[in-house]
Amino acid sequence: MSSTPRPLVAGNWKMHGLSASLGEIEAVAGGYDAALREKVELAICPPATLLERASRLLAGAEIALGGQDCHERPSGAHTGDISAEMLADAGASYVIVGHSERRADHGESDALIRAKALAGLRAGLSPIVCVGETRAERDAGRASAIVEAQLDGSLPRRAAPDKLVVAYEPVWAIGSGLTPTPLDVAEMHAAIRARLVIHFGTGAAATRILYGGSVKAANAAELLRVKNVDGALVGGASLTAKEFLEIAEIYR
Ligand SMILES: O=C[C@H](O)COP(=O)(O)O
Repeated sequence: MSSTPRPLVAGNWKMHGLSASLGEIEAVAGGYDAALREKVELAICPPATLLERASRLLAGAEIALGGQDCHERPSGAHTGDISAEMLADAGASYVIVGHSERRADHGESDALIRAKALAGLRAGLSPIVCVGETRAERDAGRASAIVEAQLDGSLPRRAAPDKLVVAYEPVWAIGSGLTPTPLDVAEMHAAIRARLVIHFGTGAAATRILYGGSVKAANAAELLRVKNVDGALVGGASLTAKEFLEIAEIYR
């Protein structure tokens, strides 16, 4: 079976968004018509405080909801943490794990990220596993080796490949306005696909590999039409419905 999944454009709101921002979610839902739905899947990952209300707004719009992180355990004495089961209970179907901001700000290791990805699968969520090199690592010619090591360390060893999403996010491109060239993106995504094949065999074609890092409407076509790029993980440009929809529109 080799049905190709729709590309996925996921918005990661990070630590942005108050009640007033819910209007943007309504506006995305309003612009996501049946023709666009056929071509591209949309997901929005708001802060945890908005999940429940976002879920109600998205019901019926066929836009997926995602969490930005989860704890590896289903419940317990872990003040301030949220489990994958809680995300699913709030209506989520995706969870981002291993974002570079969590790797850097919270010292998350590949092993912990693998545990979080497994927690997501346990709860019925699709984990979006983030990988990416720093500027110094790229300049030293180590970008592929770093990303491959992150994949080897943080991907669940046994998983249905179509339940997994990988997001390649060069750390230096995040929020900077800088992006790799389409050729650099093509090379890295091909390397990631090859690594997925090593892990999951030919079924790895069903794993979507997103590009993330300063994606906006103006550069989306150039970055996302590259081979092995199956969508985008969008930060800043996902905060306004108009820009987010314009990125999705490249698939229409
Ligand atoms: O998760 C999203 C990425 O970190 C990209 O963020 P950005 O689009 O603001 O560069």
